[in-house]
Amino acid sequence: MDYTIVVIVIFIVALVAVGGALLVVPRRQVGPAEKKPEVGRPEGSSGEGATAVLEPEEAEGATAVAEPEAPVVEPVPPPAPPIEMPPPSAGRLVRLRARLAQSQNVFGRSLLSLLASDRLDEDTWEEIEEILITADVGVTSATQITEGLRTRVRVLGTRDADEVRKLLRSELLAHINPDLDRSVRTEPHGDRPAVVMVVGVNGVGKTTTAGKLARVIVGDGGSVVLGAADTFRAAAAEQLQTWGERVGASVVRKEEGADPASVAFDAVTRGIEEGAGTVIVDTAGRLHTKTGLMDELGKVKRVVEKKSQVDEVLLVLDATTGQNGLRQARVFAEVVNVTGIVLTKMDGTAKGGIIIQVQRELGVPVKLVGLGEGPDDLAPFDPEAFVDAILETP
Ligand SMILES: Nc1nc2c(ncn2[C@@H]2O[C@H](COP(=O)(O)OP(=O)(O)OP(=O)(O)O)[C@@H](O)[C@H]2O)c(=O)[nH]1
Repeated sequence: MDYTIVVIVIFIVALVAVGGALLVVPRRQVGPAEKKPEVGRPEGSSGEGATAVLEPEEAEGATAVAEPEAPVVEPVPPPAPPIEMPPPSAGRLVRLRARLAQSQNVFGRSLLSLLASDRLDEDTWEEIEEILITADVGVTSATQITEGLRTRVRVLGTRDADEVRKLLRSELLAHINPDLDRSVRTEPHGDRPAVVMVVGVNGVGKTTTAGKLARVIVGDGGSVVLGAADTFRAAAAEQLQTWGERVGASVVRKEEGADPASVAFDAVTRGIEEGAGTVIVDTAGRLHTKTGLMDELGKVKRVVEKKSQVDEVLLVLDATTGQNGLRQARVFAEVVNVTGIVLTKMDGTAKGGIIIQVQRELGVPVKLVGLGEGPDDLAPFDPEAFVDAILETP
């Protein structure tokens, strides 16, 4: 009897054990497979699509419970573009002389051919004056140059082509004034960088000039930080960033509409931290009101001066805009102490005489000229090379 009870108990226990095992094993196999699709699901995939794609994996997952998860592959950032080493600034105008001669030569040639004419009568002198005015020399300077030539031709008593060329050369040169200090002050003061503010109306080539100037300085062995204080147009900061990256210069920028003065301040701070020699600050040049412009540029200057000193305020002018450009230049000169002028797009106009007029009107030297859209088409202005290009015989 006892023996029978023991056998029955053993049988029941065995039955329960076999049944339990059959129920538990399939459940364990499903567990990890349920989790796996979660890891592998591509972000943003729709629920339906994901299920359809991942179903076969689920089945696979069920048999490969112990398989290690695939390692997460970090995206490899694209390699940084190589840093360029621009050519030094010395002799750039000579290198770009052909371009200058091409755009300005018409003006020089017309003057030379008139001066070589058989009869130098009143009409011829008037024509000479007209040509000078058309080349944007300005009425006062045009009259003075004509009178100067007239007197010297009379005194000399000859009109040999070479002599006449020399006379014209010295007359033009005297009006461009080769003795003006045209150096751009970019040397640091101890541990403080030099600060160059670039001002001017939008579209004249201001941002391009800031970028090209950074290349000039780097090409001459210096180091630069660029401040994108033209926060009015987001593309200007983008543009400056590209210029900076090409020569390995840091670019300080903020969101569109940010306070330009705070960008300038941060740029100078960065310049000090990095031990940079020069900080170039590109500013916005909206001319809606003179007071607005004065407030904005004045504030940028004041804020910069908390950290360092402003060494240059370069006014950028588009040489092709003639009298209109000159009017804008006067407004800038009234609101900020301009220390130098950059004439851009000299490759696109025969009116190179603007150099004489703008210097005369503003009493500030032209320090740099833009002669093309290429990155190294900005040159220190050299009066002699300029006049020689005008008078070059093709
Ligand atoms: N041909 C020629 N084009 C130039 C020269 N300098 C600048 N440019 C072009 O002029 C255009 C305007 O230049 P930007 O530098 O964007 O002008 P900006 O004054 O900064 O204008 P904002 O960024 O709107 O303030 C660009 O297409 C430049 O490539 C130059 O010396 N010659």
